[in-house]
Amino acid sequence: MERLKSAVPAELRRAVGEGSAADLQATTSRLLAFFDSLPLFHEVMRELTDPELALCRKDKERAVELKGQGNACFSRREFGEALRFYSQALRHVPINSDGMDVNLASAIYVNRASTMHKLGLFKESLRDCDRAITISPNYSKAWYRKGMVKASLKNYSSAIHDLNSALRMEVTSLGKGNIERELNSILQKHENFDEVETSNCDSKDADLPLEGQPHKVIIESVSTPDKGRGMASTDDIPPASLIHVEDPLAAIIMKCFRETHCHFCFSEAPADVVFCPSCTIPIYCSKRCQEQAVGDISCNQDSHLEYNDHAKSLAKLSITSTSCKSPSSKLFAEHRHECGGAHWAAVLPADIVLAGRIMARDIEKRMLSGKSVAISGPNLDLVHHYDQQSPANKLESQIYAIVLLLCLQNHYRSDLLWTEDSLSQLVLLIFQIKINSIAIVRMESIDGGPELTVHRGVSSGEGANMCSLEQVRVAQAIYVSGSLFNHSCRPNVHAYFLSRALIVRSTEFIKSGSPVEISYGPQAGEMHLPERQKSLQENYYFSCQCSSCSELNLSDLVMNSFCCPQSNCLGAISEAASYYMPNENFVHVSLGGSYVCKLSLPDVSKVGKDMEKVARTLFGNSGVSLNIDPGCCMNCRSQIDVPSAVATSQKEASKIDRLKEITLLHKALIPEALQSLKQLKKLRHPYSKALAQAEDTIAEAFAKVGDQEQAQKHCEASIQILEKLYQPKHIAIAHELIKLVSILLSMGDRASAAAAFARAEAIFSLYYGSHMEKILAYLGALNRAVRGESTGAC
Ligand SMILES: C[S@@+](CC[C@H](N)C(=O)[O-])C[C@H]1O[C@@H](n2cnc3c(N)ncnc32)[C@H](O)[C@@H]1O
Repeated sequence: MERLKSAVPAELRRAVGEGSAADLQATTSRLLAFFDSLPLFHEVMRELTDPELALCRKDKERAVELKGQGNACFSRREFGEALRFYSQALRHVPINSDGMDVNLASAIYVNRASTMHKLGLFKESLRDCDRAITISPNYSKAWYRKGMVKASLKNYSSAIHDLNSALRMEVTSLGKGNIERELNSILQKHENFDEVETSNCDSKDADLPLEGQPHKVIIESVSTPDKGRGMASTDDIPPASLIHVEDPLAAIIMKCFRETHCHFCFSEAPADVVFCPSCTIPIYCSKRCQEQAVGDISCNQDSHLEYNDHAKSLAKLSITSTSCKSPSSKLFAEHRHECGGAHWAAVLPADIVLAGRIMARDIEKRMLSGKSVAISGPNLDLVHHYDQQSPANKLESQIYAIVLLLCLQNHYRSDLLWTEDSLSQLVLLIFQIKINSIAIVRMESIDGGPELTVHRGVSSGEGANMCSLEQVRVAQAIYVSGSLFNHSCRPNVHAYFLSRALIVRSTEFIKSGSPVEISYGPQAGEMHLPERQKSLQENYYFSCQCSSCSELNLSDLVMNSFCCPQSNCLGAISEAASYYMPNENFVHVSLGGSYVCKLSLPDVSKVGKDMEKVARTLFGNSGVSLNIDPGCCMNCRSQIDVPSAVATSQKEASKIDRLKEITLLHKALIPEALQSLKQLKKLRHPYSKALAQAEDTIAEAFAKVGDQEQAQKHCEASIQILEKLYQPKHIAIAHELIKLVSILLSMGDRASAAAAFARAEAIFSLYYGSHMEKILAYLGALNRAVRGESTGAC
């Protein structure tokens, strides 16, 4: 794409960069005419759409080679490697009407099933046996392996049934002899042991109902004075109420998770991952996800038009090809138009492919309804902020729109007409996606903490990891109604995801008629005001008008601040921001000389007890005007040397950060880090984020080296600071409490662990309601551990 960008002449580049949304039709037409005359452009399009050049085609020879490598690893008992090779073989094996390939596919499934059997992955192994049987119902080895896995699960009667099926289908006498021997041994075990029922191993492939739909509509779209449209409550909403559930219009996996997560439901891929039947790119966790993403595969197998066949006249942008590649089912399969030969979808950026999915959905809807009018692009009526984009962004998006439109034409060979307006609509769609798409996140353990802690039990000498979770952005999606939620840095609802569905739940009481606002990322207590404003401006092109950015927020004053050198003074000292109060009602804030915003004063009686003390130092003393510069105490006006305080605090914090990589061998680093913490406490305000992070890092290091008492002390110190920066029931505090639970469990202090767990659980249930254990899968095991029950293998 860089090659295309640099080929655009300066004058055209300027016209595109300086043009507004109203000029789009003119600038995209000029760009299109220029590319039509550019051989490089035709070369790029051919690379993206010519099946002969596609890197993602199925390849039987490669599948056979990978199967051979898998077999070699299996015979050397390198089962992990064998599993990897068999999966790669399945990725490349073509599944079509050629009987050989069907046999090859089922043989690889059985080999992978045997490998997973060896690795103790019984459910996964059974699923692969079933897949082999679906393809080749009379495949003796598949029935044999299924029976053997069931025997390992002590489900003997079912194992006997499967082995008898294998025996009937086996044609060689050697094979028959083998099966008979196993059958006899299982018959004996069946007589001597109790039967264990095998649970439904295909549950991954079964329907997952979404429970807890909201009973009645309690929010509506309204017009707001300063944020455009937004959502507001139509009724009083109690805390933890489910207020919105929505499936995406389109969704796409982030590139870095393509190999580890299902491309349809975005959950972590199991060992028995399945692949797209037509290309080698996507992976799916189950047949069900595969079928929903790819649809009826028979329509993917057709050959594609040569790029030259319909690229003759780009400037006209209309095609009159004879055969229309119409979708076969009413259900839109979002990957179907992307595979079967060309590899453009694997190469273009995720948000451009997402735009392609939305366009394809619209095209297929029109095809199914038999309309043969010009495609105008889906009118999503979402904000796009095109005019605020940089010239480079405008040019890039116009080039991508042209490329994407031609890739879609290449697939559909539709006799529907495209007009020039389609292109400008597509450019706007690309920016609507940038502003309105929501990142689908998953909570993932970064250290295997929960299992480690639970299974290690109370042995403190050994050391244990704290349960640390992080939010991972696995996919990007467009939700049509979800796009109407505005942002607040102190949101009153929480958005999360079950599979692909967006769920929104209230986290506090919301009075009828109040705005209902989610967080787009930056939150008060986590980032201070200028950072939040910068992030929202850069990513969403707006200056935040939420209540936390319109009113002086106490956590903003203290989170990055230094402490007053006078003992007993709780006044904060800002590093860079100046606060200027011209009258009693407003504070103006500037940062490094540039103006940030005007804030109203908070209601001091409504802030937390500790924060109230800080607030009183600022607003409680009558006659004190709040004209404060960096380095000056907001209470008593004592001064500090800011550059030296910043340098020292950074130096000490980086010494503490070294503990993040700590192992038992580096135990000696801890005393030095404690010295640094001491220094940091002399410099930083007691409620600063830097101190909370330092305490947390030290707690984690103590937990790792097995000193759980010290770990507990520092973890509690970190929580105490966070409780001042966030609201007391903020989810960040629940995550910290879970770390504390794991430390207390390692110390064998189940009573305190249970108390901390109950506090965390109360917060999590506010955020996730009945979905809590589904989202935070480890909570169940941790709960059993604090109650002293056996955790069992999950
Ligand atoms: C996902 S849309 C939300 C719906 C949008 N207000 C509309 O009218 O369609 C995001 C856009 O809404 C506006 N917006 C959302 N939250 C805002 C806030 N806190 N302050 C100012 N504008 C906001 C901005 O224009 C932002 O780019």
